[in-house]
Amino acid sequence: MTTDAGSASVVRRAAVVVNPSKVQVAALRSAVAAAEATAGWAPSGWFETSPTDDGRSAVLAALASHSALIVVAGGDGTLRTAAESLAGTGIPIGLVPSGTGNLFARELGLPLNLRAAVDLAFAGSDRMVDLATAVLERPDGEREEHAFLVMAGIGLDAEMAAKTNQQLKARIGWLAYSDPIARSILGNKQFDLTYALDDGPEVETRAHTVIVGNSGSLTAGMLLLPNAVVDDGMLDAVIMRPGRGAGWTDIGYRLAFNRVLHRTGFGRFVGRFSRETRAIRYAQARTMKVRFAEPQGIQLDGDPHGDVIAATLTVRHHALAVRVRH
Ligand SMILES: Nc1ncnc2c1ncn2[C@@H]1O[C@H](COP(=O)(O)OP(=O)(O)OP(=O)(O)O)[C@@H](O)[C@H]1O
Repeated sequence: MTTDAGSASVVRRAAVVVNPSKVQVAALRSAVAAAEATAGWAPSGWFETSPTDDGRSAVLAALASHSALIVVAGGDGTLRTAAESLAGTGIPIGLVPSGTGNLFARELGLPLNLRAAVDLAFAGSDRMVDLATAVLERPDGEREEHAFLVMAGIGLDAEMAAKTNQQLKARIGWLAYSDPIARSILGNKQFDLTYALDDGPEVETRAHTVIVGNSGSLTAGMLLLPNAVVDDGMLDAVIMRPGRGAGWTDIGYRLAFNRVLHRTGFGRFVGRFSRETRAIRYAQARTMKVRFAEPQGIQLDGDPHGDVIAATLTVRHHALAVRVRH
Protein backbone atom coordinates (compact mmCIF):
# COMPACT_ATOMS: atom_id res chain seq x y z
CA MET A 1 0.00 0.00 0.00
CA THR A 2 1.33 3.45 -0.91
CA THR A 3 1.32 6.06 1.78
CA ASP A 4 1.34 9.82 1.42
CA ALA A 5 4.36 11.04 3.37
CA GLY A 6 3.58 11.09 7.05
CA SER A 7 -0.19 10.95 6.74
CA ALA A 8 -2.73 8.15 7.04
CA SER A 9 -2.32 5.48 4.42
CA VAL A 10 -4.01 6.41 1.16
CA VAL A 11 -4.05 4.43 -2.04
CA ARG A 12 -4.29 6.80 -4.92
CA ARG A 13 -5.99 5.99 -8.17
CA ALA A 14 -6.56 7.62 -11.51
CA ALA A 15 -9.63 7.78 -13.73
CA VAL A 16 -9.13 7.26 -17.46
CA VAL A 17 -11.50 9.00 -19.87
CA VAL A 18 -11.04 7.37 -23.25
CA ASN A 19 -12.52 7.93 -26.69
CA PRO A 20 -12.33 4.34 -27.99
CA SER A 21 -12.79 5.49 -31.59
CA LYS A 22 -9.46 7.38 -31.44
CA VAL A 23 -7.36 5.17 -29.17
CA GLN A 24 -6.07 1.61 -29.24
CA VAL A 25 -7.75 0.70 -25.98
CA ALA A 26 -5.78 -2.52 -25.38
CA ALA A 27 -2.46 -0.67 -25.74
CA LEU A 28 -3.74 2.10 -23.47
CA ARG A 29 -4.87 -0.38 -20.82
CA SER A 30 -1.50 -2.10 -20.73
CA ALA A 31 0.40 1.23 -20.58
CA VAL A 32 -1.85 2.46 -17.76
CA ALA A 33 -1.49 -0.83 -15.86
CA ALA A 34 2.31 -0.53 -16.03
CA ALA A 35 2.38 3.15 -15.04
CA GLU A 36 -0.02 2.77 -12.12
CA ALA A 37 1.96 -0.23 -10.83
CA THR A 38 5.21 1.76 -11.02
CA ALA A 39 3.58 4.65 -9.17
CA GLY A 40 2.11 2.25 -6.57
CA TRP A 41 -1.41 3.38 -7.38
CA ALA A 42 -4.58 1.27 -7.29
CA PRO A 43 -6.10 0.17 -10.63
CA SER A 44 -7.63 3.10 -12.48
CA GLY A 45 -11.33 3.58 -13.13
CA TRP A 46 -12.28 3.52 -16.83
CA PHE A 47 -14.83 5.80 -18.50
CA GLU A 48 -15.54 5.59 -22.24
CA THR A 49 -16.96 8.43 -24.33
CA SER A 50 -19.82 7.64 -26.71
CA PRO A 51 -20.59 8.73 -30.28
CA THR A 52 -23.73 10.59 -29.15
CA ASP A 53 -22.16 12.55 -26.32
CA ASP A 54 -19.30 15.07 -26.47
CA GLY A 55 -17.56 13.17 -23.66
CA ARG A 56 -19.29 15.08 -20.86
CA SER A 57 -20.95 12.04 -19.24
CA ALA A 58 -17.66 10.14 -19.11
CA VAL A 59 -15.81 13.14 -17.66
CA LEU A 60 -18.48 13.80 -15.02
CA ALA A 61 -18.47 10.12 -14.00
CA ALA A 62 -14.66 10.24 -13.75
CA LEU A 63 -14.90 13.38 -11.63
CA ALA A 64 -17.41 11.71 -9.31
CA SER A 65 -14.95 8.83 -8.73
CA HIS A 66 -12.76 11.08 -6.52
CA SER A 67 -9.59 10.26 -8.42
CA ALA A 68 -6.25 12.01 -7.92
CA LEU A 69 -5.65 12.29 -11.67
CA ILE A 70 -7.81 12.21 -14.76
CA VAL A 71 -6.12 10.73 -17.79
CA VAL A 72 -7.75 12.01 -20.98
CA ALA A 73 -7.10 9.81 -24.02
CA GLY A 74 -8.75 11.38 -27.05
CA GLY A 75 -8.52 14.25 -29.51
CA ASP A 76 -8.79 17.99 -28.91
CA GLY A 77 -12.61 17.77 -28.67
CA THR A 78 -12.53 15.30 -25.79
CA LEU A 79 -9.83 17.36 -24.12
CA ARG A 80 -11.94 20.56 -24.39
CA THR A 81 -14.89 18.80 -22.76
CA ALA A 82 -12.70 17.47 -19.96
CA ALA A 83 -11.11 20.89 -19.44
CA GLU A 84 -14.54 22.53 -19.09
CA SER A 85 -15.53 20.17 -16.28
CA LEU A 86 -12.15 20.01 -14.54
CA ALA A 87 -11.45 23.76 -14.52
CA GLY A 88 -11.14 25.05 -10.98
CA THR A 89 -11.13 21.57 -9.39
CA GLY A 90 -7.34 21.32 -9.06
CA ILE A 91 -7.48 17.72 -10.33
CA PRO A 92 -4.72 17.38 -12.93
CA ILE A 93 -5.29 16.20 -16.48
CA GLY A 94 -2.81 13.67 -17.83
CA LEU A 95 -3.11 13.96 -21.59
CA VAL A 96 -2.73 11.05 -23.99
CA PRO A 97 -3.08 12.89 -27.32
CA SER A 98 -4.99 10.66 -29.70
CA GLY A 99 -6.53 12.91 -32.36
CA THR A 100 -4.95 14.16 -35.55
CA GLY A 101 -4.50 17.82 -34.58
CA ASN A 102 -3.47 17.46 -30.91
CA LEU A 103 -2.94 21.22 -30.86
CA PHE A 104 -2.68 21.57 -27.11
CA ALA A 105 -0.25 18.68 -26.63
CA ARG A 106 1.99 20.20 -29.29
CA GLU A 107 1.77 23.59 -27.61
CA LEU A 108 2.91 22.17 -24.28
CA GLY A 109 5.53 19.91 -25.84
CA LEU A 110 3.83 16.80 -24.46
CA PRO A 111 4.74 13.40 -25.90
CA LEU A 112 2.49 12.17 -28.71
CA ASN A 113 3.59 8.56 -28.23
CA LEU A 114 1.00 6.63 -26.18
CA ARG A 115 3.38 4.90 -23.77
CA ALA A 116 5.43 8.05 -23.08
CA ALA A 117 2.26 10.11 -22.63
CA VAL A 118 0.82 7.64 -20.11
CA ASP A 119 4.08 7.51 -18.16
CA LEU A 120 4.16 11.32 -18.02
CA ALA A 121 0.51 11.44 -16.91
CA PHE A 122 1.40 9.37 -13.83
CA ALA A 123 4.87 10.72 -13.12
CA GLY A 124 4.91 14.33 -14.40
CA SER A 125 4.58 17.63 -12.53
CA ASP A 126 1.43 19.72 -12.43
CA ARG A 127 1.46 22.96 -14.39
CA MET A 128 -1.36 25.48 -14.00
CA VAL A 129 -2.55 26.79 -17.36
CA ASP A 130 -5.25 29.21 -18.48
CA LEU A 131 -8.53 28.06 -19.94
CA ALA A 132 -10.25 30.22 -22.52
CA THR A 133 -14.01 30.44 -22.85
CA ALA A 134 -16.04 31.45 -25.89
CA VAL A 135 -19.65 32.56 -25.55
CA LEU A 136 -20.95 32.12 -29.08
CA GLU A 137 -23.98 34.11 -30.24
CA ARG A 138 -25.74 32.32 -33.08
CA PRO A 139 -27.46 34.25 -35.89
CA ASP A 140 -30.85 33.45 -34.23
CA GLY A 141 -29.71 34.98 -30.92
CA GLU A 142 -29.11 31.64 -29.12
CA ARG A 143 -25.98 31.57 -26.96
CA GLU A 144 -23.63 28.69 -26.25
CA GLU A 145 -20.54 28.55 -24.09
CA HIS A 146 -17.50 26.44 -24.94
CA ALA A 147 -13.98 26.16 -23.59
CA PHE A 148 -10.89 26.21 -25.76
CA LEU A 149 -7.25 25.75 -24.93
CA VAL A 150 -5.35 26.89 -27.97
CA MET A 151 -7.28 29.17 -30.29
CA ALA A 152 -10.57 30.36 -31.73
CA GLY A 153 -10.48 31.26 -35.42
CA ILE A 154 -12.72 33.08 -37.86
CA GLY A 155 -11.97 33.37 -41.56
CA LEU A 156 -8.94 31.62 -42.96
CA ASP A 157 -8.49 29.52 -39.90
CA ALA A 158 -12.11 28.38 -39.72
CA GLU A 159 -12.06 27.66 -43.44
CA MET A 160 -8.87 25.77 -42.86
CA ALA A 161 -10.49 23.45 -40.35
CA ALA A 162 -13.62 22.99 -42.44
CA LYS A 163 -11.75 22.39 -45.68
CA THR A 164 -9.12 20.09 -44.31
CA ASN A 165 -9.81 16.81 -45.99
CA GLN A 166 -10.68 14.39 -43.19
CA GLN A 167 -9.10 11.40 -44.92
CA LEU A 168 -5.94 13.33 -45.61
CA LYS A 169 -5.95 14.51 -41.99
CA ALA A 170 -6.27 10.93 -40.78
CA ARG A 171 -3.35 9.87 -42.97
CA ILE A 172 -0.82 12.63 -42.58
CA GLY A 173 -2.22 14.49 -39.57
CA TRP A 174 -0.75 17.88 -38.91
CA LEU A 175 0.71 18.37 -42.38
CA ALA A 176 -2.79 18.31 -43.87
CA TYR A 177 -3.37 21.80 -42.53
CA SER A 178 -0.84 23.47 -44.77
CA ASP A 179 -2.69 22.87 -48.02
CA PRO A 180 -5.97 24.50 -46.85
CA ILE A 181 -4.00 27.43 -45.48
CA ALA A 182 -2.40 27.91 -48.88
CA ARG A 183 -5.79 27.64 -50.61
CA SER A 184 -7.46 30.06 -48.18
CA ILE A 185 -4.69 32.56 -48.64
CA LEU A 186 -5.23 32.54 -52.38
CA GLY A 187 -8.88 33.45 -51.86
CA ASN A 188 -9.53 36.98 -50.69
CA LYS A 189 -12.87 36.79 -48.93
CA GLN A 190 -13.08 39.50 -46.27
CA PHE A 191 -15.68 40.40 -43.67
CA ASP A 192 -16.68 43.44 -41.62
CA LEU A 193 -16.52 43.32 -37.85
CA THR A 194 -16.33 45.40 -34.72
CA TYR A 195 -14.19 44.36 -31.78
CA ALA A 196 -13.59 45.65 -28.26
CA LEU A 197 -10.69 44.77 -25.94
CA ASP A 198 -11.57 44.70 -22.21
CA ASP A 199 -13.32 48.01 -21.43
CA GLY A 200 -11.96 49.71 -24.54
CA PRO A 201 -14.03 51.28 -27.31
CA GLU A 202 -15.54 49.33 -30.20
CA VAL A 203 -13.28 49.37 -33.23
CA GLU A 204 -14.65 48.82 -36.73
CA THR A 205 -12.51 46.96 -39.19
CA ARG A 206 -12.49 44.58 -42.12
CA ALA A 207 -10.59 41.32 -41.93
CA HIS A 208 -9.76 38.16 -43.80
CA THR A 209 -8.90 36.21 -40.65
CA VAL A 210 -9.22 36.71 -36.90
CA ILE A 211 -7.48 34.32 -34.56
CA VAL A 212 -7.78 34.62 -30.79
CA GLY A 213 -5.39 32.44 -28.88
CA ASN A 214 -4.84 31.23 -25.37
CA SER A 215 -1.44 29.80 -26.30
CA GLY A 216 1.04 30.54 -29.10
CA SER A 217 -0.10 28.64 -32.11
CA LEU A 218 2.48 27.03 -34.26
CA THR A 219 0.03 26.05 -36.98
CA ALA A 220 1.59 24.29 -39.95
CA GLY A 221 4.92 25.71 -38.92
CA MET A 222 3.68 29.32 -38.76
CA LEU A 223 3.89 31.09 -35.43
CA LEU A 224 0.56 32.88 -35.64
CA LEU A 225 0.46 34.36 -32.15
CA PRO A 226 4.04 35.04 -31.10
CA ASN A 227 3.10 36.65 -27.78
CA ALA A 228 0.52 34.11 -26.60
CA VAL A 229 1.56 32.32 -23.40
CA VAL A 230 -0.67 29.62 -21.95
CA ASP A 231 -0.39 30.77 -18.34
CA ASP A 232 -0.27 34.59 -18.50
CA GLY A 233 -3.99 35.24 -17.92
CA MET A 234 -4.26 36.98 -21.30
CA LEU A 235 -5.76 36.28 -24.69
CA ASP A 236 -3.79 37.23 -27.79
CA ALA A 237 -5.37 38.05 -31.12
CA VAL A 238 -4.16 38.51 -34.64
CA ILE A 239 -6.27 40.21 -37.27
CA MET A 240 -5.15 39.69 -40.85
CA ARG A 241 -6.42 41.97 -43.60
CA PRO A 242 -4.19 41.67 -46.59
CA GLY A 243 -5.95 44.23 -48.81
CA ARG A 244 -4.38 45.04 -52.15
CA GLY A 245 -0.75 44.89 -53.16
CA ALA A 246 1.83 43.45 -50.82
CA GLY A 247 -0.57 42.53 -47.95
CA TRP A 248 -0.10 38.76 -48.00
CA THR A 249 3.59 39.10 -48.77
CA ASP A 250 3.88 41.26 -45.66
CA ILE A 251 1.95 38.70 -43.60
CA GLY A 252 3.99 35.82 -45.02
CA TYR A 253 7.28 37.53 -44.20
CA ARG A 254 6.09 38.37 -40.73
CA LEU A 255 4.96 34.83 -39.92
CA ALA A 256 8.18 33.42 -41.33
CA PHE A 257 10.17 35.97 -39.34
CA ASN A 258 8.31 35.07 -36.12
CA ARG A 259 9.21 31.47 -36.76
CA VAL A 260 12.87 32.15 -37.40
CA LEU A 261 13.13 34.20 -34.20
CA HIS A 262 11.32 31.47 -32.29
CA ARG A 263 13.53 28.70 -33.64
CA THR A 264 16.76 30.53 -33.11
CA GLY A 265 15.99 31.24 -29.48
CA PHE A 266 15.19 34.90 -30.03
CA GLY A 267 11.48 34.35 -29.37
CA ARG A 268 11.51 37.04 -26.69
CA PHE A 269 12.16 39.63 -29.37
CA VAL A 270 9.17 38.58 -31.45
CA GLY A 271 6.81 40.96 -29.64
CA ARG A 272 9.04 43.88 -30.43
CA PHE A 273 8.90 43.11 -34.13
CA SER A 274 5.25 42.17 -34.32
CA ARG A 275 3.90 45.70 -34.19
CA GLU A 276 0.90 46.60 -36.27
CA THR A 277 0.99 47.13 -39.96
CA ARG A 278 -2.03 47.63 -42.15
CA ALA A 279 -2.05 43.94 -43.07
CA ILE A 280 -1.44 42.30 -39.70
CA ARG A 281 -2.50 43.59 -36.33
CA TYR A 282 -1.89 42.05 -32.90
CA ALA A 283 -3.86 42.68 -29.70
CA GLN A 284 -3.88 41.44 -26.13
CA ALA A 285 -6.71 41.52 -23.56
CA ARG A 286 -8.47 39.50 -20.88
CA THR A 287 -11.80 39.79 -22.68
CA MET A 288 -12.43 40.29 -26.38
CA LYS A 289 -15.83 40.95 -27.90
CA VAL A 290 -16.28 40.52 -31.62
CA ARG A 291 -19.43 41.21 -33.67
CA PHE A 292 -19.79 40.49 -37.37
CA ALA A 293 -21.86 42.23 -40.01
CA GLU A 294 -22.72 38.80 -41.48
CA PRO A 295 -22.64 35.34 -39.81
CA GLN A 296 -19.17 33.77 -39.90
CA GLY A 297 -17.97 30.23 -39.33
CA ILE A 298 -15.92 29.78 -36.16
CA GLN A 299 -13.59 27.03 -35.06
CA LEU A 300 -12.28 26.19 -31.61
CA ASP A 301 -8.97 24.32 -31.33
CA GLY A 302 -9.24 23.21 -34.95
CA ASP A 303 -12.84 21.94 -34.86
CA PRO A 304 -15.62 23.83 -36.72
CA HIS A 305 -18.35 25.15 -34.35
CA GLY A 306 -20.97 26.51 -36.77
CA ASP A 307 -21.84 30.12 -37.62
CA VAL A 308 -21.80 33.02 -35.19
CA ILE A 309 -22.90 36.64 -35.40
CA ALA A 310 -20.89 37.58 -32.29
CA ALA A 311 -18.54 36.02 -29.74
CA THR A 312 -17.21 37.01 -26.33
CA LEU A 313 -13.87 35.43 -25.50
CA THR A 314 -12.43 35.42 -22.01
CA VAL A 315 -9.74 33.61 -20.09
CA ARG A 316 -9.74 31.92 -16.68
CA HIS A 317 -6.25 32.37 -15.30
CA HIS A 318 -4.59 29.17 -14.03
CA ALA A 319 -7.91 27.33 -14.10
CA LEU A 320 -6.48 23.99 -15.18
CA ALA A 321 -3.75 21.69 -13.89
CA VAL A 322 -1.97 19.66 -16.58
CA ARG A 323 0.72 17.00 -16.12
CA VAL A 324 3.92 18.10 -17.87
CA ARG A 325 7.59 17.11 -17.88
CA HIS A 326 9.54 18.09 -14.74
N1 LIG B 1 -17.38 5.39 -28.30
C1 LIG B 1 -17.31 6.06 -29.45
N2 LIG B 1 -17.49 5.45 -30.64
C2 LIG B 1 -17.43 6.13 -31.80
N3 LIG B 1 -17.22 7.45 -31.88
C3 LIG B 1 -17.01 8.13 -30.73
C4 LIG B 1 -17.04 7.48 -29.46
N4 LIG B 1 -16.80 8.42 -28.50
C5 LIG B 1 -16.64 9.60 -29.14
N5 LIG B 1 -16.77 9.44 -30.47
C6 LIG B 1 -16.66 10.48 -31.48
O1 LIG B 1 -15.35 11.04 -31.45
C7 LIG B 1 -15.39 12.40 -31.86
C8 LIG B 1 -14.61 13.27 -30.91
O2 LIG B 1 -13.28 12.91 -31.01
P1 LIG B 1 -12.15 13.69 -30.23
O3 LIG B 1 -12.65 14.98 -29.82
O4 LIG B 1 -11.62 12.77 -29.19
O5 LIG B 1 -11.07 13.84 -31.32
P2 LIG B 1 -11.01 15.01 -32.39
O6 LIG B 1 -11.00 16.35 -31.75
O7 LIG B 1 -12.03 14.72 -33.40
O8 LIG B 1 -9.61 14.73 -32.87
P3 LIG B 1 -8.94 15.31 -34.11
O9 LIG B 1 -9.86 16.34 -34.72
O10 LIG B 1 -7.67 15.87 -33.58
O11 LIG B 1 -8.80 14.11 -34.95
C9 LIG B 1 -16.85 12.79 -31.88
O12 LIG B 1 -17.25 12.86 -33.23
C10 LIG B 1 -17.56 11.66 -31.19
O13 LIG B 1 -18.84 11.46 -31.70
